[in-house]
Amino acid sequence: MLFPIVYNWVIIILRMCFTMIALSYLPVWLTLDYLSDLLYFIDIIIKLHTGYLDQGILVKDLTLLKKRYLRSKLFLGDLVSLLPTDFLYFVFGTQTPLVRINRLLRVTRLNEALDRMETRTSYPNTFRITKLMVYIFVLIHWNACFYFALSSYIGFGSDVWVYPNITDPEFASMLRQYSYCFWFSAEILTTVGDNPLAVTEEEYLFMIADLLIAVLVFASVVGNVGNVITSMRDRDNVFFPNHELVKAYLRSRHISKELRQRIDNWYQHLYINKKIMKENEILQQLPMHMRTEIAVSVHLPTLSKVTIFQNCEKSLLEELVLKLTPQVFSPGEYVCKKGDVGHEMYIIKEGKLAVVADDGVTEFAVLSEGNFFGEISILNIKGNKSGNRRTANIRSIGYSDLFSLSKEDLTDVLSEFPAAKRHLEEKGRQILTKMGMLEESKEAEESEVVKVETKIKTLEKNLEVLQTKLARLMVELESSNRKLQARVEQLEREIAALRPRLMEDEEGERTDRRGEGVGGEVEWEREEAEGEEEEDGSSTKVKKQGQGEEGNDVTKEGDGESTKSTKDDVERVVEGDKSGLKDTDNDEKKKEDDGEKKQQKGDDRPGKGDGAEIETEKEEKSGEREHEETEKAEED
Ligand SMILES: Nc1ncnc2c1ncn2[C@@H]1O[C@@H]2COP(=O)(O)O[C@H]2[C@H]1O
Repeated sequence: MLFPIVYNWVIIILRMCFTMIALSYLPVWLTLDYLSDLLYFIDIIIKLHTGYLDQGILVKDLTLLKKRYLRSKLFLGDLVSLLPTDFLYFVFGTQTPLVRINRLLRVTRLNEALDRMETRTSYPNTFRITKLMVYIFVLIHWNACFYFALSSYIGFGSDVWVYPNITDPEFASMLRQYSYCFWFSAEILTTVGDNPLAVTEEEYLFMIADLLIAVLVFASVVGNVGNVITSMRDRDNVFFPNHELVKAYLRSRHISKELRQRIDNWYQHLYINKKIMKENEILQQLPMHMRTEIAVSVHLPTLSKVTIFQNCEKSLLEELVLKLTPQVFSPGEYVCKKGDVGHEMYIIKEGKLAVVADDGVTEFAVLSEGNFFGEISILNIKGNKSGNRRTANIRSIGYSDLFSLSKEDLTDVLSEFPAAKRHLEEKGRQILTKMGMLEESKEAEESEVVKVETKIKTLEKNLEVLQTKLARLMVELESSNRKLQARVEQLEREIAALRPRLMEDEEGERTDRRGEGVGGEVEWEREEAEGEEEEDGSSTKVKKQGQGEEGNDVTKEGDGESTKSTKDDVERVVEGDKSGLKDTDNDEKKKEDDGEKKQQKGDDRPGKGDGAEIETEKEEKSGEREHEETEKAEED
């Protein structure tokens, strides 16, 4: 397509301005015109039969191809550019090539053809420079044509600026006409030489326009040609993998032609279809919110087709899109092979992939846009016999655009999406069950282990609560111990103080009785003996009472002994909780343990029973204290 387009862009304007050239070579031009028209037509036929990629697969069905092409804007341009406007020659004459101006509309196809060539060539820089030179040539050529036309309009040789008089034999030849105009045009547009001075207004206008063009377009393009090439290469290197580098490497390593061809095709596919691989790297240069916004607008339509992410919150999807890495696979290429260690899962953006047997031909399933795969080996599904290994071969049928999501990123995301995790695991389990690769007993065993682990965790939590309560109780017990000891000591002192007074009273009574006679003496002696007995008894009684009181205290309020026993009890309670299995010989202990167990079972709040016991003790203690005070008051 290059030839007819360039031909029309160069020759139509030439024939329009250089009438002599147009008329002198009319048969040549007409032949070339219709040859170019034929090529235009052939191009339409070729375009009509050119397949296109639908989900990465080449569509070759003629009716589909026709439908697609005839409905496209491209067809409209192609059609208009091939309208038989030549019939207007009958109206205006063959010296008016302007009627063929519509042929210039094919320029879009020129760009496409040049892009294709650029991906094919081994010397892209040379190609780019040549392309630039061609553009510059066309620009100067058009300018030269306009200059000649303007000179003709003003009058050849009418001043120093216009083309000299063509009747002058020196400037009469067609070659001289064209080369002079081209030189003049190049001189102005490159601003290299001394620009010829304009004389008329039209000439000035022409010069101004040319200088503007030169300053704005040409001068900047030529001045920065190196930068343009470098930036083009830089851009491509950022957008696409560095093809030239890879090519040079493949050449130096003498890689097989077949493999090189595959790599070239893959690269061409990326380049032509603008499949940008390093999106994340490019977006890295933008602020986070913009990056997220762009990634969302580009990838969200794909993600929303994936069932597991359909009901997810937007914020989490936004997080996810930044973690996706685009990947492109060529027809027949394996995405993963059975037995490989899985490091990532894939989401299909476009294209079709097959789950194939080891022979690479037998297809078990076909996955398409919106499906995902590769999750089984990275999910740690319980009972999965293949562990972290791929369970199947996945082969790309046509070109496939995938998003890969690494194991780490997936784990991160799934920790936020329990529902999605369940869904993924469920799908994986179904596939594994179908393949007979799910060990159910192991799965059950593992779930049992999980249950026990959960129980242990709950017990540990309860134990922690109990320990805190115990610590609090111990503090309370110690303080009440101290108080009780002080109280017992006080009571002993009071009893010791009371004893001499009692003795004195008894002595007095005895003296009174002796004074009443012998019989009385005998009586007295008996009474004395009784008294002594009584005294002993009373002292014993006092002692017993003291002991009794002490005993009561011991039992009810608790001295050192009782504290010890209470401590022991509490310790036993905790001990029982801790081990939960220790046997107790003592019946009482058993009862206590039973009581405790009941409390633990009956009461959700651990340690509540202990608290209740202490509460009862406290109540008893206060009751005791009241009782003692009443007794003391009576004695006084
Ligand atoms: N029968 C199947 N149908 C659909 N997908 C499958 C089938 N068998 C395996 N896969 C997918 O292929 C993937 C291969 O790698 P994984 O084992 O990680 O995860 C696997 C599944 O996601």
